[in-house]
Amino acid sequence: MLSGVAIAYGHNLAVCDVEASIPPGSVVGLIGPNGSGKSTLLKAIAGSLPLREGEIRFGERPLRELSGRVAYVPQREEVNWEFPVTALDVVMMGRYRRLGWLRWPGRADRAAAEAALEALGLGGLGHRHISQFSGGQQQRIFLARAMVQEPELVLLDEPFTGVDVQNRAVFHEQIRAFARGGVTVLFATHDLDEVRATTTHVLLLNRRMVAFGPTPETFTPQNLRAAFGGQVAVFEQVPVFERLP
Ligand SMILES: Nc1ncnc2c1ncn2[C@@H]1O[C@H](COP(=O)(O)OP(=O)(O)OP(=O)(O)O)[C@@H](O)[C@H]1O
Repeated sequence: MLSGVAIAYGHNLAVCDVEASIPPGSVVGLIGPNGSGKSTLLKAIAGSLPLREGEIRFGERPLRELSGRVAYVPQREEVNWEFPVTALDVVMMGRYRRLGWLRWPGRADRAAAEAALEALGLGGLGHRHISQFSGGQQQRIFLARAMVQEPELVLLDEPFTGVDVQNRAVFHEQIRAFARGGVTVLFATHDLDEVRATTTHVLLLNRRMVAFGPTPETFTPQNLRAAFGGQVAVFEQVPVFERLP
């Protein structure tokens, strides 16, 4: 799926040598230190950054043929929460992407958006402005946007950051639901416990790909050390972030 992928900002190569064949329905944890290129790789897969080298395919199809079916949930900091839209408006954006911007969504689309909010515990709150929700609820609104897009591929950039136990459970359940439905999920995270609990595969990154493969074989102390250098300590096979300066 990802072959020889490299991505640059101007002359600065941010990510290179990414080679990963990701089976449909996998849940892939994207792991690496700050600035290792996780967000950059997700944005390139989402189609918002060009590749410097390589190719991304989804099965037999080039990724561009899939564009309406790739759902992307950005990092919280990348969203302007003061933008004048309601929760329902945000969720409907997923529907526009699915339909293509030139088709006006109908009653069924609105019902799907309301159902997604309801399923994530936000039923009846669609009319509220997005700034009126807590951080965890805002994350759920974006998850609802991804759901209504009926995606084949879901990209989540640090979905668990600053999210409480209840919201985490909602995300876990939805990630599992995507995977059960054959939808592939990639998420960037700093939380190694989440990786152990949630993923089928891991992709370790430190500007170049360090390793990719099924979690049991690949989420190893050796690979974590290779990705994080001195920032991760491994105690009795359990990796722990140290965040050394
Ligand atoms: N818009 C941009 N223009 C130029 N360089 C950028 C841009 N965005 C990111 N970079 C650089 O690309 C590299 C990878 O950044 P990226 O945000 O992808 O890392 P990350 O692994 O997601 O980091 P974090 O864990 O801190 O979110 C960094 O060196 C960063 O400074």
